[in-house]
Amino acid sequence: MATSYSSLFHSSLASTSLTHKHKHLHCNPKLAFPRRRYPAVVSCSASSDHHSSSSTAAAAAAATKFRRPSDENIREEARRHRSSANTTFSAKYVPFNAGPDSPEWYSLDEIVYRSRSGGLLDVQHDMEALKKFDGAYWRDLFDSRVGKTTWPYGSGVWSKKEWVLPEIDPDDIVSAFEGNSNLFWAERFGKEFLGMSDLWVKHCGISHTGSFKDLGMTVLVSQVNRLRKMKRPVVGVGCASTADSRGYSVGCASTGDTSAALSAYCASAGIPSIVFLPANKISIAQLVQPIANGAFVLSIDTDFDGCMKLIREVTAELPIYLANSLNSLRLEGQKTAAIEILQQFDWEVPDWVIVPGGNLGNIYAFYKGFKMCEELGLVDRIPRLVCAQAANANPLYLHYKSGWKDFKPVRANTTFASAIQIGDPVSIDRAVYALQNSNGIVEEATEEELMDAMAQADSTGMFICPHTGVALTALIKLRQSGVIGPMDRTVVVSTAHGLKFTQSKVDYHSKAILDMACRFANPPVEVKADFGAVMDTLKTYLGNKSF
Ligand SMILES: Cc1ncc(COP(=O)(O)O)c(C=O)c1O
Ligand SMILES: N[C@@H](CCOP(=O)(O)O)C(=O)O
Repeated sequence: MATSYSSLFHSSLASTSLTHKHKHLHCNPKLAFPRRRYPAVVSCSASSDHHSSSSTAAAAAAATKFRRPSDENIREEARRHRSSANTTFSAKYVPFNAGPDSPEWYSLDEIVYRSRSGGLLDVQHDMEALKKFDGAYWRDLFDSRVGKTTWPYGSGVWSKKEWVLPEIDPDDIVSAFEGNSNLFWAERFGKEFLGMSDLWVKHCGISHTGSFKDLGMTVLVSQVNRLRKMKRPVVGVGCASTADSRGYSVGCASTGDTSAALSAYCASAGIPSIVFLPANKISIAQLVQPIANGAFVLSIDTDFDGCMKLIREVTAELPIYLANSLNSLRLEGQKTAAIEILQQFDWEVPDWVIVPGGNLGNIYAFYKGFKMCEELGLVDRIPRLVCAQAANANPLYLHYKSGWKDFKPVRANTTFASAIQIGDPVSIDRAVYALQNSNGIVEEATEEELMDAMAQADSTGMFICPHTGVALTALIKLRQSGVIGPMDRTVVVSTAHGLKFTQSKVDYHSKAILDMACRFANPPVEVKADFGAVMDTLKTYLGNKSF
């Protein structure tokens, strides 16, 4: 189960003081830059762009080598190349799923997490402005930015800046060049366990803080950085207090990954962060991340849903900016993982994308990323989405099985997939929308199923987290029932790095889990430091093995 850190760590946690000391611009893009050529913002994307006038290959090579003066950093270089074309596009908050006639909207520079009716918000882009450029233009633009260090496009998120936060000044962006995560061809796993040849794992967890949360957090913390520079006071929904812009911090409730990302990005920008963690319900690796990054860490004797309730109450009273995915800014970054998948397939659309779900922001983020690509002509359809939940924390699954009748939160039980131990997901409406509009499916995984799937995947060269085990279980079930075919191109989204969850692997491989057969356990063999003993052991092993 999720590591009980009380014995290992809680004593030091207790004894140590962890207190760390709209406008919407519309301009004619033809005036800004000619069609089919990169806009000025793009000209920052590749060093060769700056030197296209070089007449010889040698000059071009030299120019590439010295693309900026030695006393200039990449931010300054970006500033030198910047133009007003940055403001061609715009975005605003609108009530989630509001019709086109809804008059309610907010500037992204306002601090607002909920609509007037108390519903969720969404970031709505000026699609008409984006549509002035065709799909081929956007595909080429995004492709041109991959693998560069040009600020801020070296990031997989900010390489899609026009679709994310179009109006933010690159100077305000806080980025670890996140995204561009590898899409792993799961050749052996697909072939041996599922008879599939086109199975892929999108490793969003191979990232700065080890989870997909980095994709959203770079956007949220960048916007906070901008607001602080603008000296915008934080006035939360229902918040009585205002504060000097320099005086507020950013906070979240977390099952361990949001807190890690928040604290890292805040630390990088020098912004104070506060994290509410459910005591003894996250892994040690996750716990130590915000501690190391200097966040103010509250270990609270409740579960994630309890922490979420508390942070919502607290952010309504204190000048603390809410960093959970209730804040729709986060999803703008997370949606770029969907765009990346299409990009990695050369803009061919996979048949299925399977995403583990907890607070349920990410499944909507994927939907939104795919949908924008369809609407803007980069692709002609979207994949079918599957949301996978742990059976011990399965409110969405129950809702789906009831035919989307009344949604009822559940009390989430302990699960090895501790980051999705959530019973009352804030983004339930977003998830239902995403699934209904993508011909989607919800599946669940028991503890034994998810741990076996994780062990099987690891045995084929991956090192995944239990949440990815949940997603793989959904795939196994849908293959077995024939819903997913052997030739279907399928992407399983891996949401966190396996190294954050080593205790669950240790428990599994030492067969130390009550009522679990641990069928794929591979425990180490203890051998005396003696040549004969080692030889005997190896001969037995080699004799039993069919390679
Ligand atoms: C590792 C991991 N996987 C999956 C999820 C689920 O994402 P979401 O809450 O957006 O559904 C989370 C967080 O909730 C997570 O930390
Ligand atoms: N798994 C999450 C839970 C909170 O989700 P969020 O996307 O709403 O921040 C975590 O790591 O905390």
